[in-house]
Amino acid sequence: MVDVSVIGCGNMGGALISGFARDGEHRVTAIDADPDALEAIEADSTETTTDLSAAEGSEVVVLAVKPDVVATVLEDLELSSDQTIVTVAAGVSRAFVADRTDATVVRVMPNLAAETGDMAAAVTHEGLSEGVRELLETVGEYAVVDEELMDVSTAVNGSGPAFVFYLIGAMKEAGIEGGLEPEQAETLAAQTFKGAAETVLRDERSVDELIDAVCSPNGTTIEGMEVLWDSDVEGKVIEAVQAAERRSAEIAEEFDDE
Ligand SMILES: NC(=O)C1=CN([C@@H]2O[C@H](COP(=O)(O)OP(=O)(O)OC[C@H]3O[C@@H](n4cnc5c(N)ncnc54)[C@H](O)[C@@H]3O)[C@@H](O)[C@H]2O)C=CC1
Ligand SMILES: O=C(O)[C@@H]1CCC=N1
Repeated sequence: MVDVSVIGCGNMGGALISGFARDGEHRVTAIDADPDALEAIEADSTETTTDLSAAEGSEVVVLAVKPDVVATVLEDLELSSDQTIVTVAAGVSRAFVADRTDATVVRVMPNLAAETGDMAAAVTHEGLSEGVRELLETVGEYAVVDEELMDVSTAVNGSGPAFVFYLIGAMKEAGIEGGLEPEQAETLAAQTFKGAAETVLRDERSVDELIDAVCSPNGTTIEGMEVLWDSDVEGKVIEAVQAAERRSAEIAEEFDDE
């Protein structure tokens, strides 16, 4: 059991709170300046409050406000050295947070799939405590990385769900154009992404070998793969990830104290 407070219960903080509630093991205090945000996650929280000082008793404090609000919240937050702050703000360095608190700081790049226990997260070596590991394990999988890899991680697994939603949307659209009902097309497209992702995670074959396994000689899949291989879809996906990575680095420069 971890006693955790989450400050900022919007899209990301709310998803983490729902994820932490999944096994019913943790004590979760939800803190937000907006009572509507608190109402939305009340059922998954042990306690909800607008009072920042409620975080002062928690072993782990997750700071899930927008990057430009981080400094203001830290100014009003009195934490001690035996507490750990998890900062999830894109582009905000560990040092920026550590300069403004007595707590140990660990930087995590989470994603929205925390809500279903399927989060992919990157976490810095520095500041990673047992309590934080336990929380991350409750909501998905994580990779421990050097902080210099946080910009690329922000793009791949932080922003990544949006890129995947876009691709699911394209597959759904093709289904609708072929005559499926929108709801059928969405289920078939989304479940196909879910199943394909599970296969990549669990099967020992490489991505290319798995593509081969779907392509029957002279069959249907190879016709579609030829279209993809002849296009620049792979290049565009890489460009999208790199654009998000660049923006993360730009935000980091804005928050550079030195
Ligand atoms: N949305 C996403 O998929 C991801 C977001 N992040 C990071 O998570 C952080 C939050 O992003 P979102 O959840 O998307 O934003 P959001 O706008 O949905 O939520 C932010 C919440 O913070 C609250 N808040 C603002 N000022 C506050 C204050 N002074 N005290 C207490 N609460 C306050 C707001 O009322 C709001 O509920 C950002 O720093 C972002 O970089 C990281 C990974 C993924
Ligand atoms: O778009 C953003 O800035 C945040 C960080 C990663 C995902 N959403």
